[in-house]
Amino acid sequence: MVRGTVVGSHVSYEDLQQEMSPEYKGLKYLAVAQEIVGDRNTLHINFNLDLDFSFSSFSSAAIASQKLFQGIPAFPDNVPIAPVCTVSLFSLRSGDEGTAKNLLSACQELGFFLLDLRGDVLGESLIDDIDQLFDATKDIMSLPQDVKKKYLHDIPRSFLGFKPRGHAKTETDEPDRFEWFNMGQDGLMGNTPLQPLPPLAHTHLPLLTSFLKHGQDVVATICSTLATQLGLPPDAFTSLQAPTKPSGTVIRLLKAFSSPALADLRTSMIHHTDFGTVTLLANVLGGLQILAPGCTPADDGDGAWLWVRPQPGCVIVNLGDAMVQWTGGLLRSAVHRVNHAPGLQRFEDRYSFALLVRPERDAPMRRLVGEDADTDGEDAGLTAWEWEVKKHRKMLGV
Ligand SMILES: O=C(O)CCC(=O)C(=O)O
Ligand SMILES: [Fe+2]
Repeated sequence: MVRGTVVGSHVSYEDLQQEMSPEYKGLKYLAVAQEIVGDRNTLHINFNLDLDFSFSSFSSAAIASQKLFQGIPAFPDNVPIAPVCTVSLFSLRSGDEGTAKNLLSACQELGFFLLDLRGDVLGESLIDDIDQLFDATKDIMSLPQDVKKKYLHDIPRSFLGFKPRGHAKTETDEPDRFEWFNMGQDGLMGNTPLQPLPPLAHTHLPLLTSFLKHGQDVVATICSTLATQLGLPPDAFTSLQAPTKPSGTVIRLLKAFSSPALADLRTSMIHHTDFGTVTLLANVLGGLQILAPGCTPADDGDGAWLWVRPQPGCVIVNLGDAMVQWTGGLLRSAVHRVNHAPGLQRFEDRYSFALLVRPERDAPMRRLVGEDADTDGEDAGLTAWEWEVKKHRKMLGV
């Protein structure tokens, strides 16, 4: 599989060479690509039908990701859009200082940003996982209700497993309009026995683990950059969320139901903040909204709830409350919700999935920066797990 960055019909040799590093395999295809175009400086790939066919054994992940956006109703142009900035993973991983500063501002001001994965070895691997996981998410979330209900979550003992539609309420006290399936990192990483999963999910375990590992590497990049920007040791956050330590970290598959009737033109998932450290979210249809800074959830006027426009090749990243707590409020976790999809997109069921990274179960929740380092707020004495249970119960109203 070629993991080159494809922009229009051009692939630069440098991009391919980087993507072909042995660590991410595919080295053998470099020779194939060179033979085809015979040019070490720029690879010209015309994606006409013939070439598409001959390249089909190593089609680019970036293109496949664009494909996810084809054949769906367009995101409308007449809805208020959140001012979410785009941060390049490649620049971040190259240690670019300007990008690191932009990341910090995004995490201080909105708490949300788009992470452009294209052109980066790790990012392209994640795009590849995401493309495949989209299909897997649709398949798993389309299993019959009686199958999914065999894996019901067991709150507050465990938040893993299936949450049926209507289990929680929206802000109008009506039943929610989404389902989720939470799969714990601990089972996938072998920290604990694997949770019960439908046989279909078992067939996707290598894919889920790949997404988890690549996603965790991306989250580690974000966290170490933020720590450095805040004057902390680079591992200040990552040392409290090692993927090999027990935690509440989950991969969450989501299905928000289509909204064909006027009565359905309402929220699917109630407003909330995520309570972990960092969330990576992959979606194609709109529906996600961020509450504008300074507004309250009940504000319904223009400009209070801002839509996030999904972009090919990017994941939506948001910080959770643990980062706010650890930094004494220097960083921001924004209130967000899933509304009905906008425009004609509302006629489609909306699938999304996320990696929600949480601190290790026993991590302290006291702040790591600031003067009152040991005595900050009523939550400072809690472990991450105690803190999480409290937040989860509040969100689901159980
Ligand atoms: O599906 C989405 O767009 C967002 C889901 C979300 O906010 C969550 O699961 O916490
Ligand atoms: Fe969320």
